Amino acid sequence: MSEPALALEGLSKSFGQNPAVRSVSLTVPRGSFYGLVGPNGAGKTTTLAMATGLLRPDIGRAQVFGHDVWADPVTAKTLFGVLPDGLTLIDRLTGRELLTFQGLLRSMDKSTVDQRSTELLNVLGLSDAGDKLVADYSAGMTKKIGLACAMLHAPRLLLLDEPFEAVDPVSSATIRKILQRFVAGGGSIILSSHVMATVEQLCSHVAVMSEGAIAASGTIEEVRGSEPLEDVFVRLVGGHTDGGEELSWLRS
Ligand SMILES: Nc1ncnc2c1ncn2[C@@H]1O[C@H](COP(=O)(O)OP(=O)(O)OP(=O)(O)O)[C@@H](O)[C@H]1O
Repeated sequence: MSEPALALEGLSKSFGQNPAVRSVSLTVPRGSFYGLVGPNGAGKTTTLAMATGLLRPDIGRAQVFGHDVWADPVTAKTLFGVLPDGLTLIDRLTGRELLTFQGLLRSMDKSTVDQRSTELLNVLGLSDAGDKLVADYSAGMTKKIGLACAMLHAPRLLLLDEPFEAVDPVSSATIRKILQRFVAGGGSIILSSHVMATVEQLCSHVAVMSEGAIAASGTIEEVRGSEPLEDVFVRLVGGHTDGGEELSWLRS
Protein backbone atom coordinates (compact mmCIF):
# COMPACT_ATOMS: atom_id res chain seq x y z
CA MET A 1 0.00 0.00 0.00
CA SER A 2 2.75 2.46 -0.87
CA GLU A 3 1.18 3.84 -4.04
CA PRO A 4 1.23 7.62 -4.19
CA ALA A 5 -1.98 9.55 -3.77
CA LEU A 6 -1.77 10.58 -7.43
CA ALA A 7 0.52 9.43 -10.20
CA LEU A 8 0.36 11.08 -13.61
CA GLU A 9 2.36 9.40 -16.36
CA GLY A 10 2.97 11.03 -19.71
CA LEU A 11 -0.38 12.81 -19.89
CA SER A 12 -0.86 14.71 -23.14
CA LYS A 13 -3.74 16.57 -24.69
CA SER A 14 -4.12 18.67 -27.82
CA PHE A 15 -7.07 20.76 -28.87
CA GLY A 16 -6.96 20.66 -32.65
CA GLN A 17 -3.39 21.54 -33.59
CA ASN A 18 -2.66 23.14 -30.22
CA PRO A 19 -0.84 21.02 -27.64
CA ALA A 20 -2.34 22.08 -24.28
CA VAL A 21 -0.51 19.50 -22.12
CA ARG A 22 2.70 17.80 -23.22
CA SER A 23 3.72 14.55 -21.55
CA VAL A 24 3.10 15.57 -17.97
CA SER A 25 4.35 13.15 -15.32
CA LEU A 26 3.90 14.03 -11.67
CA THR A 27 3.80 12.10 -8.41
CA VAL A 28 1.81 13.45 -5.48
CA PRO A 29 3.04 11.57 -2.39
CA ARG A 30 0.55 10.51 0.26
CA GLY A 31 0.10 13.19 2.88
CA SER A 32 1.49 15.94 0.69
CA PHE A 33 -0.04 19.32 -0.03
CA TYR A 34 0.89 19.91 -3.66
CA GLY A 35 0.64 23.27 -5.39
CA LEU A 36 0.33 23.45 -9.17
CA VAL A 37 1.28 26.86 -10.51
CA GLY A 38 1.75 28.31 -13.96
CA PRO A 39 0.76 31.31 -16.05
CA ASN A 40 -2.62 31.60 -17.78
CA GLY A 41 -2.96 28.91 -20.41
CA ALA A 42 -0.08 26.78 -19.04
CA GLY A 43 -2.27 23.66 -18.91
CA LYS A 44 -3.13 23.35 -15.20
CA THR A 45 -6.89 22.98 -15.65
CA THR A 46 -6.44 20.56 -18.56
CA THR A 47 -4.05 18.45 -16.45
CA LEU A 48 -6.39 18.35 -13.45
CA ALA A 49 -9.35 17.54 -15.73
CA MET A 50 -7.45 14.55 -17.17
CA ALA A 51 -6.38 13.47 -13.67
CA THR A 52 -9.99 13.34 -12.50
CA GLY A 53 -11.68 11.64 -15.42
CA LEU A 54 -13.34 14.80 -16.73
CA LEU A 55 -11.27 14.98 -19.93
CA ARG A 56 -9.86 11.99 -21.78
CA PRO A 57 -6.11 12.29 -22.44
CA ASP A 58 -4.73 11.64 -25.93
CA ILE A 59 -2.07 9.54 -24.27
CA GLY A 60 -0.81 8.78 -20.77
CA ARG A 61 -2.51 7.69 -17.59
CA ALA A 62 -3.60 8.87 -14.16
CA GLN A 63 -3.71 6.68 -11.08
CA VAL A 64 -5.21 7.49 -7.69
CA PHE A 65 -3.78 5.33 -4.89
CA GLY A 66 -2.86 2.83 -7.62
CA HIS A 67 -6.30 2.82 -9.28
CA ASP A 68 -6.44 3.93 -12.89
CA VAL A 69 -8.87 6.84 -13.24
CA TRP A 70 -9.93 5.71 -16.71
CA ALA A 71 -9.79 1.90 -16.38
CA ASP A 72 -11.28 1.71 -12.87
CA PRO A 73 -13.20 4.98 -12.48
CA VAL A 74 -15.65 3.82 -9.81
CA THR A 75 -12.94 2.83 -7.32
CA ALA A 76 -10.80 5.85 -8.15
CA LYS A 77 -13.70 8.27 -7.77
CA THR A 78 -14.57 7.03 -4.28
CA LEU A 79 -11.02 7.95 -3.24
CA PHE A 80 -10.87 11.52 -4.47
CA GLY A 81 -12.95 14.66 -4.43
CA VAL A 82 -12.68 17.31 -7.11
CA LEU A 83 -13.38 21.01 -7.38
CA PRO A 84 -13.21 21.66 -11.13
CA ASP A 85 -12.60 25.04 -12.69
CA GLY A 86 -15.60 26.76 -14.26
CA LEU A 87 -17.74 24.47 -12.17
CA THR A 88 -21.19 23.84 -13.63
CA LEU A 89 -23.43 22.90 -10.74
CA ILE A 90 -27.08 21.93 -10.88
CA ASP A 91 -28.05 25.41 -9.86
CA ARG A 92 -31.82 24.97 -9.71
CA LEU A 93 -31.24 23.14 -6.42
CA THR A 94 -30.57 24.79 -3.09
CA GLY A 95 -27.13 24.33 -1.58
CA ARG A 96 -28.46 21.72 0.83
CA GLU A 97 -30.38 19.90 -1.92
CA LEU A 98 -27.24 19.83 -4.06
CA LEU A 99 -25.25 18.24 -1.24
CA THR A 100 -28.04 15.69 -0.66
CA PHE A 101 -28.12 14.90 -4.38
CA GLN A 102 -24.32 14.39 -4.45
CA GLY A 103 -24.37 12.22 -1.35
CA LEU A 104 -27.20 9.98 -2.55
CA LEU A 105 -25.51 9.64 -5.98
CA ARG A 106 -22.55 8.26 -4.07
CA SER A 107 -24.84 5.79 -2.22
CA MET A 108 -24.24 7.45 1.15
CA ASP A 109 -27.00 6.99 3.70
CA LYS A 110 -29.34 9.94 4.11
CA SER A 111 -28.63 10.59 7.81
CA THR A 112 -24.86 10.79 7.18
CA VAL A 113 -25.47 13.13 4.23
CA ASP A 114 -27.72 15.36 6.36
CA GLN A 115 -25.27 15.52 9.24
CA ARG A 116 -22.22 16.21 7.06
CA SER A 117 -24.13 18.74 4.93
CA THR A 118 -25.08 20.74 8.03
CA GLU A 119 -21.48 20.67 9.27
CA LEU A 120 -20.04 21.67 5.89
CA LEU A 121 -22.56 24.50 5.40
CA ASN A 122 -21.80 25.80 8.91
CA VAL A 123 -18.06 25.65 8.67
CA LEU A 124 -18.01 27.27 5.20
CA GLY A 125 -20.27 30.10 6.34
CA LEU A 126 -23.15 28.96 4.13
CA SER A 127 -25.69 27.95 6.77
CA ASP A 128 -27.93 30.94 5.97
CA ALA A 129 -27.64 30.19 2.26
CA GLY A 130 -28.35 26.46 2.56
CA ASP A 131 -31.97 26.91 1.50
CA LYS A 132 -31.22 29.37 -1.29
CA LEU A 133 -30.94 28.32 -4.96
CA VAL A 134 -27.34 27.82 -6.07
CA ALA A 135 -28.23 29.93 -9.14
CA ASP A 136 -28.49 32.90 -6.77
CA TYR A 137 -25.08 32.31 -5.13
CA SER A 138 -22.17 34.70 -5.64
CA ALA A 139 -19.00 33.41 -7.32
CA GLY A 140 -17.34 32.85 -3.93
CA MET A 141 -20.38 31.06 -2.50
CA THR A 142 -20.47 28.84 -5.59
CA LYS A 143 -16.82 27.97 -5.05
CA LYS A 144 -17.56 27.08 -1.42
CA ILE A 145 -20.56 24.84 -2.18
CA GLY A 146 -18.41 23.17 -4.86
CA LEU A 147 -15.77 22.52 -2.22
CA ALA A 148 -18.41 21.10 0.14
CA CYS A 149 -19.54 18.73 -2.64
CA ALA A 150 -15.91 17.64 -3.15
CA MET A 151 -15.46 16.81 0.54
CA LEU A 152 -18.86 15.29 1.41
CA HIS A 153 -17.86 11.64 0.84
CA ALA A 154 -14.67 11.98 2.94
CA PRO A 155 -12.18 11.39 0.10
CA ARG A 156 -8.48 10.70 0.77
CA LEU A 157 -7.32 13.00 -2.03
CA LEU A 158 -8.63 16.41 -3.03
CA LEU A 159 -7.95 17.93 -6.46
CA LEU A 160 -8.87 21.60 -6.32
CA ASP A 161 -8.71 23.98 -9.27
CA GLU A 162 -8.18 27.49 -7.87
CA PRO A 163 -10.15 26.94 -4.64
CA PHE A 164 -9.46 30.46 -3.33
CA GLU A 165 -10.49 32.35 -6.45
CA ALA A 166 -13.34 34.81 -5.72
CA VAL A 167 -13.46 33.74 -2.07
CA ASP A 168 -13.40 36.51 0.56
CA PRO A 169 -10.46 36.68 3.02
CA VAL A 170 -12.43 35.34 6.00
CA SER A 171 -13.73 32.34 4.04
CA SER A 172 -10.30 31.89 2.52
CA ALA A 173 -8.76 31.61 6.00
CA THR A 174 -11.44 29.08 6.96
CA ILE A 175 -10.80 27.00 3.85
CA ARG A 176 -7.06 27.05 4.51
CA LYS A 177 -7.64 25.70 8.01
CA ILE A 178 -9.96 22.97 6.72
CA LEU A 179 -7.42 21.93 4.11
CA GLN A 180 -4.52 21.99 6.60
CA ARG A 181 -6.54 19.83 8.99
CA PHE A 182 -7.37 17.46 6.13
CA VAL A 183 -3.64 17.00 5.38
CA ALA A 184 -2.73 16.73 9.09
CA GLY A 185 -5.26 13.88 9.28
CA GLY A 186 -3.47 11.97 6.52
CA GLY A 187 -5.27 13.39 3.48
CA SER A 188 -3.48 14.53 0.31
CA ILE A 189 -4.20 17.61 -1.78
CA ILE A 190 -3.23 18.99 -5.16
CA LEU A 191 -4.45 22.49 -5.86
CA SER A 192 -3.83 24.99 -8.61
CA SER A 193 -3.30 28.62 -7.71
CA HIS A 194 -1.95 31.84 -9.11
CA VAL A 195 -1.03 33.16 -5.67
CA MET A 196 2.56 32.26 -4.87
CA ALA A 197 2.28 33.39 -1.24
CA THR A 198 -0.62 30.97 -0.71
CA VAL A 199 1.33 28.11 -2.23
CA GLU A 200 4.44 28.94 -0.18
CA GLN A 201 2.45 29.11 3.05
CA LEU A 202 0.27 26.06 2.55
CA CYS A 203 2.05 23.58 0.37
CA SER A 204 4.78 21.05 1.03
CA HIS A 205 5.41 20.54 -2.71
CA VAL A 206 5.02 22.56 -5.88
CA ALA A 207 5.06 21.94 -9.62
CA VAL A 208 5.55 24.82 -12.03
CA MET A 209 3.86 24.38 -15.42
CA SER A 210 4.81 26.32 -18.49
CA GLU A 211 3.51 25.85 -22.02
CA GLY A 212 1.91 22.51 -21.22
CA ALA A 213 4.91 20.92 -19.52
CA ILE A 214 6.33 20.65 -16.01
CA ALA A 215 9.22 23.11 -15.74
CA ALA A 216 10.13 22.17 -12.16
CA SER A 217 8.69 20.05 -9.35
CA GLY A 218 9.58 18.87 -5.87
CA THR A 219 9.35 20.12 -2.33
CA ILE A 220 8.93 23.87 -1.96
CA GLU A 221 12.52 24.08 -0.66
CA GLU A 222 13.88 22.11 -3.63
CA VAL A 223 12.10 24.25 -6.19
CA ARG A 224 12.72 27.69 -4.73
CA GLY A 225 16.23 27.15 -3.31
CA SER A 226 17.22 30.40 -1.62
CA GLU A 227 14.93 32.63 -3.74
CA PRO A 228 11.31 33.64 -3.20
CA LEU A 229 9.02 31.25 -5.12
CA GLU A 230 7.65 34.13 -7.18
CA ASP A 231 11.11 34.94 -8.58
CA VAL A 232 11.72 31.29 -9.46
CA PHE A 233 8.30 31.17 -11.09
CA VAL A 234 8.93 34.25 -13.25
CA ARG A 235 12.33 32.91 -14.30
CA LEU A 236 10.97 29.45 -15.15
CA VAL A 237 8.03 30.67 -17.19
CA GLY A 238 10.15 33.24 -19.00
CA GLY A 239 7.94 36.14 -18.06
CA HIS A 240 8.84 39.77 -17.75
CA THR A 241 7.53 41.92 -14.93
CA ASP A 242 8.48 45.46 -15.84
CA GLY A 243 5.71 47.77 -16.94
CA GLY A 244 8.17 49.13 -19.49
CA GLU A 245 7.19 51.51 -22.22
CA GLU A 246 3.98 49.67 -23.02
CA LEU A 247 0.61 51.39 -22.80
CA SER A 248 2.17 54.83 -23.01
CA TRP A 249 -1.23 56.06 -24.30
CA LEU A 250 -2.64 55.41 -20.81
CA ARG A 251 -0.37 58.02 -19.27
CA SER A 252 -1.36 61.61 -19.48
N1 LIG B 1 -11.91 23.12 -24.48
C1 LIG B 1 -10.85 23.69 -25.06
N2 LIG B 1 -10.80 23.87 -26.39
C2 LIG B 1 -9.73 24.43 -27.00
N3 LIG B 1 -8.62 24.84 -26.34
C3 LIG B 1 -8.61 24.68 -25.01
C4 LIG B 1 -9.72 24.11 -24.29
N4 LIG B 1 -9.41 24.07 -22.96
C5 LIG B 1 -8.17 24.61 -22.87
N5 LIG B 1 -7.70 24.97 -24.07
C6 LIG B 1 -6.37 25.56 -24.34
O1 LIG B 1 -5.42 24.76 -23.69
C7 LIG B 1 -4.38 25.55 -23.11
C8 LIG B 1 -4.29 25.25 -21.61
O2 LIG B 1 -5.46 25.78 -20.99
P1 LIG B 1 -5.76 25.52 -19.45
O3 LIG B 1 -7.14 26.02 -19.17
O4 LIG B 1 -5.46 24.11 -19.10
O5 LIG B 1 -4.65 26.47 -18.76
P2 LIG B 1 -4.54 26.95 -17.25
O6 LIG B 1 -3.11 26.79 -16.87
O7 LIG B 1 -5.53 26.27 -16.39
O8 LIG B 1 -4.87 28.51 -17.40
P3 LIG B 1 -5.51 29.55 -16.33
O9 LIG B 1 -4.45 29.82 -15.32
O10 LIG B 1 -5.77 30.77 -17.18
O11 LIG B 1 -6.76 28.96 -15.76
C9 LIG B 1 -4.72 27.00 -23.46
O12 LIG B 1 -3.99 27.34 -24.62
C10 LIG B 1 -6.21 26.96 -23.75
O13 LIG B 1 -6.55 27.95 -24.70
